Amino acid sequence: MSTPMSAGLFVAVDGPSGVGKSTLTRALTIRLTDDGHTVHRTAEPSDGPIGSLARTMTNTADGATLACLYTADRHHHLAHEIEPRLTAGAIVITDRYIASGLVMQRLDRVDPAYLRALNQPVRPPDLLLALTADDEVIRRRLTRRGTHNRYQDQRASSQEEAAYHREAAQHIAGQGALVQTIETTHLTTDAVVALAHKYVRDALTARGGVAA
Ligand SMILES: Nc1ncnc2c1ncn2[C@@H]1O[C@H](COP(=O)(O)OP(=O)(O)OP(=O)(O)O)[C@@H](O)[C@H]1O
Ligand SMILES: Cc1cn([C@H]2C[C@H](O)[C@@H](COP(=O)(O)O)O2)c(=O)[nH]c1=O
Repeated sequence: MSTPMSAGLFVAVDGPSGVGKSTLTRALTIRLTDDGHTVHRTAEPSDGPIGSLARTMTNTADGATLACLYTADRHHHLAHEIEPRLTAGAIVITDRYIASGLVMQRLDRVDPAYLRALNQPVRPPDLLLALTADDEVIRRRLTRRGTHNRYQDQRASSQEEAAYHREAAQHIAGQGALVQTIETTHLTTDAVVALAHKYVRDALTARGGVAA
């Protein structure tokens, strides 16, 4: 096995609620760790004080309040958890990041320009793995797993959420992130993980490091 590169790689996994973000994030962490990389798996809302507050308030607060809380959590998460790991050379994988901030509070009818402005100073990921799936497939996955939050409980259709995610991915690509879309409708979880694993290895190689 070759030596993993020393510079960190920041990977965000995002997409509509129930598409498979947490499943991929967990499995990808194991694959990359098995390759010999140091991998830090995290999520937003974070486990920090602002993230805990945001999670507690998600079902009760209005969109503007949540937009500010989630962005504050993102800044705190970056400064206290993500950046230190990247500086130490780890691969950091976060389940939800800027794209969720641009999409979820837009579903709460917060002005998208305001959401983009709020998130403008936030460091984009190096690689965004943007998961997609047909509406009906997402509905089945959510029904099988069970819903976690009001966005899923009140969800008439994920088509609006999916469209906002496509726009968010374009915006984040414009900020300099490499965006790889994984259309998961007809893929098993193993196939999704294999593709994501390839994209991370490609990103490591492109940065001049060595994919283990
Ligand atoms: N490629 C896939 N094929 C079939 N089922 C899948 C696939 N990926 C995930 N699932 C299943 O779909 C359900 C939702 O997955 P998961 O919890 O990872 O979604 P999520 O995007 O993290 O959801 P949330 O937005 O609520 O955090 C789970 O039961 C999971 O096992
Ligand atoms: C980052 C972020 C998250 N949210 C919301 C969306 C969900 O209700 C929860 C996360 O739930 P999960 O099942 O643990 O993925 O947080 C949000 O509204 N805005 C955001 O920016």
